[in-house]
Amino acid sequence: MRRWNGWGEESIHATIDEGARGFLEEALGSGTLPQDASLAAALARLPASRLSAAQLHGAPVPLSIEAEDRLRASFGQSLGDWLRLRFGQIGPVCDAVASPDAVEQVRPLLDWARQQGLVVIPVGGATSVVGHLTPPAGERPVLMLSMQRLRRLLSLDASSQLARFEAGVLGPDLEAQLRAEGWMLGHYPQSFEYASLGGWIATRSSGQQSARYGRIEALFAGGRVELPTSTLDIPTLPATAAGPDLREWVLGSEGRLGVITEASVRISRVPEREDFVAWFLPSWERGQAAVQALAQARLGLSMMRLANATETLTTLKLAGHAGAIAWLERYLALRGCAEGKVLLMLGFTGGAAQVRAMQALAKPLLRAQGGVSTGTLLGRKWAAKRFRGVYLRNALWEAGYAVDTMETACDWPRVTPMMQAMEHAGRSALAGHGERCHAYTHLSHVYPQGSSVYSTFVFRIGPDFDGAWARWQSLKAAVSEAIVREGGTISHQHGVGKDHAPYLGAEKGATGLRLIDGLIREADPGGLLDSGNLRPSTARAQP
Ligand SMILES: Cc1cc2nc3c(=O)[nH]c(=O)nc-3n(C[C@H](O)[C@H](O)[C@H](O)COP(=O)(O)OP(=O)(O)OC[C@H]3O[C@@H](n4cnc5c(N)ncnc54)[C@H](O)[C@@H]3O)c2cc1C
Repeated sequence: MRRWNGWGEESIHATIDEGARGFLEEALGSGTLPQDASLAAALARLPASRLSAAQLHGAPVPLSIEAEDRLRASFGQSLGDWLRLRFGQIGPVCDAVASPDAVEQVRPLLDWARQQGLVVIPVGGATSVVGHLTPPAGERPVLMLSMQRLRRLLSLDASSQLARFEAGVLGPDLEAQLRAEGWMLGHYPQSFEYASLGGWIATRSSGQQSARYGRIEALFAGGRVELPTSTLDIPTLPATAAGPDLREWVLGSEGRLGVITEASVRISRVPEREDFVAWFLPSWERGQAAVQALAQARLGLSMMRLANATETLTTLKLAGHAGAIAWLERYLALRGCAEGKVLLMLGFTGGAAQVRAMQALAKPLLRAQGGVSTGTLLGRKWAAKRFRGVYLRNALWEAGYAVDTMETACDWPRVTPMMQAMEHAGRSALAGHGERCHAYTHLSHVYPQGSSVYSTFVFRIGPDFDGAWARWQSLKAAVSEAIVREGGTISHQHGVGKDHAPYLGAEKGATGLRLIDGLIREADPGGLLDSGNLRPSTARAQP
């Protein structure tokens, strides 16, 4: 069973040992776990559904108004979502949940919802971290359209390397259905275990190995989108010069233009060999020079993930195994990677000869920056636990600490100033509350032109909701403002949702926002999908 107020399966528990706890206490002070609300208490706070009995009976697809279904569909995984659930300060929830089990049911459902004056929000895996699933406040009842039952592989064209899926399929299920036929997609966001194909497309997701397989915009080949009043079919073509690409309108549309019901994706053969290798470099500057050189040499690595010195230290401290880590650090110090060292995880994927050649070409570039390889052991451990690290969020909460992440991308000259500005903004925001903030950063998607910059902020939750909420809001605002000031995008991979919507204009400009608004108005003249994601919710006249 999936946790209702945290990450992942209830049966999977992450722990932090005494050493890690001491490290956090030294950095932040001792954490105190606030009293979690029980599920029963949270459910008791839900307002009644505003849908009438006549509406419930008249819907073309069965609707659930069960409190737990409504609760689970109305929350993602942002820290704001966690705070509301953990403290039992539930706030807005949807009025009903529809879970169609055939894509053909989506069209009549939307037509019916439009006639009833509802707001509809599509839900994939509910892993959003930017407030996508919070229902808008207002008079109109909100229906969550859950895609969870729409998960079939519809067709596989081996000669074109294309597979078509119902868009609600979750990462592991999608990969399993492809692997059964000897194929794979290779899209592995850290939320892979719960995120859906439609959600990836709607939020412009990026996977850990996007350097090889491409971000979702490169993988999404075409599909079907049910707009509020019509259907958009986008054919699969290897390339086209026929005007603007309609796929680009759907990518990042965050449920505002329509419901993606089917998607064709570009698939690959399962590679012969895959090695993840950990290197250490003496300093941030040399680590950044190494990843920049690797990206610009276009060697075709599947992954480059460079942690700064604080993230490297934190990773080593939270890993447990203090004896083995002490031995590793002595060895690294002898080889020139002492205090200030940074960890670089590299992915080499492909044919055996290709992997060998990439490694041979990468080695001199890494050595030129003082890089020290520790072989494949750490890389194998990372690969085995690549989707387990997220559970640490639960363990940190239980130790009394909240975790939030903020991410952007920018051109190379801005990368280091961006990292410094984001971390500084987080620390200053918490200092305003008399608290410390443990901030650290990695570059996880490295391009010849620049990089994503992904910062993590750990701080004490505090004893009550108001205080914790104020800490989070200050942090979010300060770091978002720093991102905008330093010339980064408000999101490289998490999307805009409601949390980042105020900062979208800095990137798109007034003309860009007008074009986006015009597109939304054209697709959705009656505001059926007026969730407030991407662009503020507007109380539009009903047809
Ligand atoms: C621990 C953690 C790690 C993460 N790591 C990554 C990462 O590495 N890379 C990354 O890119 N993201 C990451 N994310 C963010 C999140 O997983 C992605 O944004 C993901 O793409 C959301 O997919 P979902 O199916 O969960 O969508 P949901 O959360 O259900 O919905 C997100 C938005 O998409 C819309 N939507 C969903 N399905 C459809 C559909 N079929 N049609 C139209 N609109 C739809 C929703 O209306 C909503 O606006 C992470 C999140 C968490 C919690």
